[in-house]
Amino acid sequence: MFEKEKRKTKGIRPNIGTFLLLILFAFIAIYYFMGDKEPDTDLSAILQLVDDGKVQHVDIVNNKISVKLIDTRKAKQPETTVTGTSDASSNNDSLLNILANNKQTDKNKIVLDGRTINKYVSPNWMNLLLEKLEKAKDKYGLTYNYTEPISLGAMTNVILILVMLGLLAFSMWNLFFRQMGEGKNPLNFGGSKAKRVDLSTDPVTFADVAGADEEKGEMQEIVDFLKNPQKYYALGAKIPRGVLLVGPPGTGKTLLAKAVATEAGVPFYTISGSDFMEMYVGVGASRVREMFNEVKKHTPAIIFIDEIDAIGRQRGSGLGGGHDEREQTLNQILVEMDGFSSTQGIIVMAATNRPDILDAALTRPGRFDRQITVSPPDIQGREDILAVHAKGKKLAKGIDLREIARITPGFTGADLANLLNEAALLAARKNAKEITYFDIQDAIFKVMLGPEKKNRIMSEKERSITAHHEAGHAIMVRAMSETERVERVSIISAGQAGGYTAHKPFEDLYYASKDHLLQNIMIALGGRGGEQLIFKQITTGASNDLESCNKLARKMVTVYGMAEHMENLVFTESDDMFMGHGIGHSHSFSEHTAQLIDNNVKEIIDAAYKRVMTCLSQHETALRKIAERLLEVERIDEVEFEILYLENTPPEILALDAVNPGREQMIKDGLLPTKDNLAEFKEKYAAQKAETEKKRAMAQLQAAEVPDLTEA
Ligand SMILES: Nc1ncnc2c1ncn2[C@@H]1O[C@H](COP(=O)(O)OP(=O)(O)OP(=O)(O)O)[C@@H](O)[C@H]1O
Ligand SMILES: [Zn+2]
Repeated sequence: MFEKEKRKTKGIRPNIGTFLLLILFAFIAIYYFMGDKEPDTDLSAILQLVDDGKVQHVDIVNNKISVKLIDTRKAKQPETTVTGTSDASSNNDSLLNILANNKQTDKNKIVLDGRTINKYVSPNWMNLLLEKLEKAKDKYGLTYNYTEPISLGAMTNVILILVMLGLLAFSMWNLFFRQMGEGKNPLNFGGSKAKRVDLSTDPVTFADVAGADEEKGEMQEIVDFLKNPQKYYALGAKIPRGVLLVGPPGTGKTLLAKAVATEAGVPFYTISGSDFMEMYVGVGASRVREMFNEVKKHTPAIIFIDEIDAIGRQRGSGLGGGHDEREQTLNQILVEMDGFSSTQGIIVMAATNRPDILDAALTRPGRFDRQITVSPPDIQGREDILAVHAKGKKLAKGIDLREIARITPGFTGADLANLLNEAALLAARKNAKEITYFDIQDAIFKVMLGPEKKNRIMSEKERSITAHHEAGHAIMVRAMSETERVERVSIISAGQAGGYTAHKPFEDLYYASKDHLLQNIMIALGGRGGEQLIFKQITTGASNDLESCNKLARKMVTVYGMAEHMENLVFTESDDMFMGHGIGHSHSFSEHTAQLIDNNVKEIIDAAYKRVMTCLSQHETALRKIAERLLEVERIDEVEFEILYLENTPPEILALDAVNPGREQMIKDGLLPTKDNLAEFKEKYAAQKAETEKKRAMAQLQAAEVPDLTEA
């Protein structure tokens, strides 16, 4: 079907081409036929008469000439009019005939005297005629009137040329349009693309932006100004014209800007930086102009430019073409921002997640001089955001948003909104009446790793390797980490990975110690360690792990200054050539230093791997049991993992485990067992599990009775 469509669109092109060619031909042909090579005989005769001084007066109107001959006889003869036209065929009255007669009756010149001859003259000969008339005027006192022709021929030419130009423009347009990709309106070429968002129907208030208290505090001032500018002018206060919102995607930058507009009750215009970028040079700048012109009519107002980095990169840098357009656009924005005074009440807000690459001119005073960092929410923030998005969703009783917030560090507002929506979809698919904790848990992983693919085909051997690989990761988390917890271990392939071990810090960490980094390296190596210990061979399945821990080790050496013999030294390796700071210059140190760095990285990895192998052999029984259970049920949760771990690890080995305050807290809260209360805890857990299983089965049974519409 795709092929067909392709052919169909292709067919249009030759059609337009042929059409254009045809027009061109017609054009040439008309010109060709209209261009008489020689004056026709009638015209020659007239010209002769003029030369001979036999003409009294000539009127020329619209290429039609009317020649009045001198009446040399004084005799009063009735006037006859001889009409000759260029296409006059064998007309008896043709001037030629008369002239011929005239020649025959040479002695009797009376025949022509005093007559008026009418004739159309091709525009090609008009100049010659006028020249002759001018000469005769001086020579014989001939008079003539010349009215500029509105010639049909000329008009046709003009029309033809216009049509041609139009067609040419149209076909070029068509070509560009196709390059721009379908779906875009080619007629929307110029003009501002800024959209005015109607916030009255869908207001976003500060209450809708959860967990961003600091950001909201900073925005409050702008709301105040937009609401009550007089107060600020009176005090001579300078209000920022531009506010730069900096933060990763999905942290609510757009939401915040909208909320400011709603709270202040001013119009909100939004445009994305990439909307300015077209393949036509100059369009971006004109869009900027039009946008500001439009908004100036509705002040006070907010303009929100999303992804400003698309245009706001440092000028004169960047790869490839297209930055001329960008520079023009950026310049135009700067000009506009300089142009409106702060009294005009336009505030431009711009969002970016790459403030480092922005042109310094953007952040100069009077432009985007106010910068607000919007960071991913902390645990309290996440809980608040979840509460906002849980509104209108039927959550099962007892679902603790705090707990969900606790296990989703690093999630942005958009992730959390997505998570609750996914959970609702999962529940709906099961025809459940409410969203359960299981749905939410599944949704978390869905958001994190993309949809689970239970049906990926894996051989038994592969499954076993994966199980031991994941068990290896999990054991390393449990035995070595002071900060992380094993949240779930799974051999259900998700995203790219064959399985996954989810581990999360108990608390959000802003700084990591050297020990923590080493622990993370060991966790990453645990997968390969597990394979090595059990199968005495290693697979390619660990390549991601290896990459990440090598990167981390290198960072420890070059960025964090944590290498044994190179402590506190930093070696910058620019790995981002899109930063615009030159290509080809990759590091600023000698080959010898590079070697030293490599050696240090190797040392770190080697030492870590050795510790991993020692630790895993101490925990071999637990490793095997956990892998076994994984092969059975594919997925085990935190509590079950802990039970298996405790059951299968001798006390003297348990004593060697890292102290993990987060886990201690969970034990205190009764969420995790200890070696001492293991039996009792296990019983409780089993009963709990049976209960939820029963509920699940019931729900499924109910679902089975109702035809499943959601699947259809
Ligand atoms: N603090 C928050 N409170 C409530 N919802 C939020 C919050 N942050 C983000 N969201 C949700 O995430 C969605 C996306 O957020 P938004 O578009 O504002 O993010 P952004 O930072 O502008 O992202 P991008 O950089 O990708 O444009 C919002 O529509 C909202 O549903
Ligand atoms: Zn792994």
